[in-house]
Amino acid sequence: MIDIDGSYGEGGGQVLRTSLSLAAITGESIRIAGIRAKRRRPGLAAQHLTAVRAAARICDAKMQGDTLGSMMLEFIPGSAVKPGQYTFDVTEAQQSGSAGAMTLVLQTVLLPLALASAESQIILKGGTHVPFSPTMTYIEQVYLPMLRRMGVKATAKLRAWGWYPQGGGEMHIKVNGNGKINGITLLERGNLQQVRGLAVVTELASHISQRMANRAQNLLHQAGLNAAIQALREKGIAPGAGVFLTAEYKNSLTGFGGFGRLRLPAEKVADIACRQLLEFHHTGAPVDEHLGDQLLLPATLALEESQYGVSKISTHLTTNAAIIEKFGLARITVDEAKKIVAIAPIRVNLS
Ligand SMILES: Nc1ncnc2c1ncn2[C@@H]1O[C@H](COP(=O)(O)OP(=O)(O)OP(=O)(O)O)[C@@H](O)[C@H]1O
Repeated sequence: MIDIDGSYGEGGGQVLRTSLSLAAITGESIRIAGIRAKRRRPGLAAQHLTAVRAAARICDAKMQGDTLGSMMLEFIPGSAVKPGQYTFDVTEAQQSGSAGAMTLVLQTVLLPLALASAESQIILKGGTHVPFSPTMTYIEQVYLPMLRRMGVKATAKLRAWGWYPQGGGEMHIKVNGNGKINGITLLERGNLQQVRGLAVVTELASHISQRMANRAQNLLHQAGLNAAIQALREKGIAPGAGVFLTAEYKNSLTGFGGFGRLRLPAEKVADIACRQLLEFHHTGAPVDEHLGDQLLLPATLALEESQYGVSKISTHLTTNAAIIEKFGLARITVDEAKKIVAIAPIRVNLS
């Protein structure tokens, strides 16, 4: 049994999700105390409980503490990870509905299923574009393509947009099994090829998406970037708006978004997304702050060492590194001055 302190470092949901992924992959039992202790409403929220149940389903885990608000979880895997067809729906954890980020549920089970013995198909229902989490657009255009370069083959289709607070989005994922993960070396990002963007509304007038698209296009052109922004009116159960930008560099990818809200002019939504992208662009770094913490897990499970430069060393990154090291699966070195992360996997027999 590995004991995890859920309040360590960032003390949020990621400590839980990384522990669940590694428990499923290694077959090790875990006990996590102080789950999300540093959050305003600590314990398992709908998104986290959905991730807990999803991880349990793929490896037949027995559990204690798997209830909303729980700050303690015991998770005892009962089998090797089983490939198959799964549906994970955040409303099963919270019947009143939730925009819990299903992308984070996906990240919990993706690598376990990628390493399993056959293909899996996953349907996820809930939030697809939620602040403070990777959007589904980021998953499709940044995270999965970067994982593909490491040998993890998975594709995603967005069927309905799910915004905060109503959720109601849906995405379909196919994960090839039998994955062998390669290390990644990413110290130079190369030249910018282009910026692709989506200016999206659901259940709102299409002139809003057009205004967001025009503003983003103008700002990026003024900054000298080659950008193509598409205005879209899409399917979703509630009104929502956002601008999602993906920058393609020769060797790397990154993505940023801005979310609409009541009384925020469409142009401001575009400004938020563009400002983040331009800030990142000027750092010259190959990997953004968020991908920086998200690449640690695949790099740990890889056959070779990895090394990459990031725009910022976040507490998410250092916390995730400490949790991974607790499982004894990698030696992770973070050079704060050079902003370079190195991961040396320690090969153990994975279940
Ligand atoms: N704009 C973004 N783009 C891509 N990824 C993001 C973005 N914002 C946050 N993330 C990622 O989402 C994850 C959030 O982890 P965190 O521990 O904060 O968990 P949480 O479960 O969402 O929430 P809580 O903080 O409420 O516990 C991190 O991996 C972080 O890199």
